[in-house]
Amino acid sequence: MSADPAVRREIPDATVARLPEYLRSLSRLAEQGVLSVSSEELAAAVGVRSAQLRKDLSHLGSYGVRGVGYEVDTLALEISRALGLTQDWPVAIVGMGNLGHALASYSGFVTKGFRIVALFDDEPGLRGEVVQGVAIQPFRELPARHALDPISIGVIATPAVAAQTVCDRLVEVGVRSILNFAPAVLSVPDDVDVRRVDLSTELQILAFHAQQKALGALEPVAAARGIDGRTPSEAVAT
Ligand SMILES: NC(=O)c1ccc[n+]([C@@H]2O[C@H](COP(=O)([O-])OP(=O)(O)OC[C@H]3O[C@@H](n4cnc5c(N)ncnc54)[C@H](O)[C@@H]3O)[C@@H](O)[C@H]2O)c1
Repeated sequence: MSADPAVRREIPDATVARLPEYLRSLSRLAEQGVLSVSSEELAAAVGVRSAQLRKDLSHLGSYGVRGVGYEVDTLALEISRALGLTQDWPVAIVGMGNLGHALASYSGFVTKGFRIVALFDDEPGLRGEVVQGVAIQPFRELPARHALDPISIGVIATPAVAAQTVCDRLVEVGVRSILNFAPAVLSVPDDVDVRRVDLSTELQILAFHAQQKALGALEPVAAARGIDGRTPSEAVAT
């Protein structure tokens, strides 16, 4: 059931998006001392169908053992390898305002293989401030900082107006993966990956589902109303 880490695999984006969920559940099981897990149990923990889970894991070359399921540690390692988490990813954050500070202060990234190595902000008042052991530098220091310890992932947490310029500078020095929090659509060369995080979009999607649920709850009443808009009991009462 083991996968060759050296093989470059074509994994569908939807599967890649579910792999961190599988990994999170496997880490929880490992913490509880669980050694093996069936596809049904793991699927239930993540909230997907077991057929979906088996199909996702088959993309990693991981098929489990009939009657035993998957070894928790082995599967966690395979997923970590597929996601590139068995290597260290140096991260730089540009824009050390409210969001930048919150991201830089979060210690959980390190355990997942993301090491924050550089913090940049052009505000003179922030220069030299140390967050989790890393000093904030002016953004013009990027090329020198990158030459010293190459940055793999650039996180943009500046206002939208500055985002494209910041992105261009990151790309110029050779950063090929960008996580953009600014509400701006960035244009990048084909070999650069940009992921945009937008809490407003997520909230809007939640609002849509909440509204759908509320409308669904009203439907039986609406359906029971006649063309005069009254329910049968209201009609009888008059
Ligand atoms: N994606 C989300 O869900 C989400 C949530 C909150 C905020 N945001 C966005 O994240 C960004 C930051 O939000 P915030 O509340 O931390 O803002 P903020 O104003 O507190 O911080 C922005 C920081 O960027 C710095 N900055 C501006 N231009 C710069 C440049 N060219 N180079 C280096 N540093 C520069 C500023 O000095 C400031 O410290 C905004 O674009 C905001 O809209 C996104």
